[in-house]
Amino acid sequence: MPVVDYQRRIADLLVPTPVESLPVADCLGLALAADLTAPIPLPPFDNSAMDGYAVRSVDVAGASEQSPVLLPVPEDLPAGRVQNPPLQPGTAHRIMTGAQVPPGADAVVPVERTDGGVSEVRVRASAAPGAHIRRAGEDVRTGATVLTRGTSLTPAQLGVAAAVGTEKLPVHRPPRVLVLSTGSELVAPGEPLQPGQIYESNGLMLAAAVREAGAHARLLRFVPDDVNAFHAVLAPELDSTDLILTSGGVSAGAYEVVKDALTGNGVDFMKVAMQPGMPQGSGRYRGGPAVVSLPGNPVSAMVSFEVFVRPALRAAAGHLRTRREIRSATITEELRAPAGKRQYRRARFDPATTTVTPRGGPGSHLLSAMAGSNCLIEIPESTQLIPEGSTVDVWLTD
Ligand SMILES: Nc1nc2c(c(=O)[nH]1)N[C@H]1C(S)=C(S)[C@@H](COP(=O)(O)OP(=O)(O)OC[C@H]3O[C@@H](n4cnc5c(N)ncnc54)[C@H](O)[C@@H]3O)O[C@H]1N2
Ligand code: MOO
Repeated sequence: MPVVDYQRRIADLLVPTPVESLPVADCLGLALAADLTAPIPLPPFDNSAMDGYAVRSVDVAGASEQSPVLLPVPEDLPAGRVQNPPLQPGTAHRIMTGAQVPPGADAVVPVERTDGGVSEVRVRASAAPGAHIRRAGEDVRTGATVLTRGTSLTPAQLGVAAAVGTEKLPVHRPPRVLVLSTGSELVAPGEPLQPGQIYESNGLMLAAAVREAGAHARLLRFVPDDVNAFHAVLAPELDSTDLILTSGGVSAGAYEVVKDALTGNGVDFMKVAMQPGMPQGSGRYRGGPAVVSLPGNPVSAMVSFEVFVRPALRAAAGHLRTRREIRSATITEELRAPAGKRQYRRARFDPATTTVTPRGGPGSHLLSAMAGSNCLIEIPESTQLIPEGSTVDVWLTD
């Protein structure tokens, strides 16, 4: 099956998660489910950009260091004072940054351009009409769309939502992913390693990738290599799981608990024209949660996650941006690729020179090379040779 078809298959498996209303403070990184319009302008009122004096510009016209203008100061206007008294001609109100500009004033003179007087002030500079005044609605007008549906909410976006008075936002619930690791050769880091055993790393790595994609991950490591035990582990999890994500046990060998348990229970196994990541499984477990079974080789598992699972998870979670940023780069060495397969090679992209240098070979066990990479070079199915100096597409994964 071509990569694009399998991408669509996985995207179709993961349906959009429900929308819930959450306090703004809890929405970081979540996808906004509806446009947010501003019920008030920002700033909500004309206010001072400086600590200084609110004046009428005509009253300080011609003021300078040599010939200051002396004005009485009847009022102090700290930020937060409401219903500020109007400014009478020929006077100045002492005003703080963020305080409402009083009716009658049309400029603010910064305190540094005065003697800082409290009951009267010597103003040593003129001020153009509007000087140091931040106008109501300058940033956001009432009724304007402040945030659009599908936005992955950033700190500044939470800030603007709060600034227009929003208490709760409608967001998609992050998909709940159950990450399973199986394999009798696997040992927990921290335990002694016998010859023939390896440390479990895929489960932990995929759970981290799920979280990085904005979904919830629950990791069950060392699920027994026995079909009945496998089903028993899944049973209590089904109601609280949107996606079961496994790695390993999908190729042609014997002792493949994942394949044995899932075949006939709604999951199909197939070959995708991709390297790494050829053997894949997917479907719905007994008509319930989606299942994606990734190959066990660590690089195959991570690359398959990037190409198939991450975009589908982000789409299901309501994010408009589901893909990694793709850049064009000049490759610093020749690459060869298998015919008829889309290849993803781990590499380092240098933004300063827009060059990309492969890390490690094509082997899908070369995890440390992947850990040292920051991108994937995407090599189309039709390409078998990429000469040094060619332009390639890279997915920025970091
Ligand atoms: N006769 C064939 N053999 C293989 C084929 C094939 O088509 N015919 N495909 C190869 C390809 S390509 C891949 S990819 C792998 C996929 O293998 P499985 O998904 O069945 O995975 P395993 O055999 O269980 O493991 C592969 C490799 O990964 C290690 N592994 C597995 N789980 C973990 C884990 N949680 N943490 C760390 N490492 C893990 C495992 O020890 C193996 O070394 O099959 C090829 N073979
Ligand atoms: O398809 Mo496998 O992922 O090459 O090692």
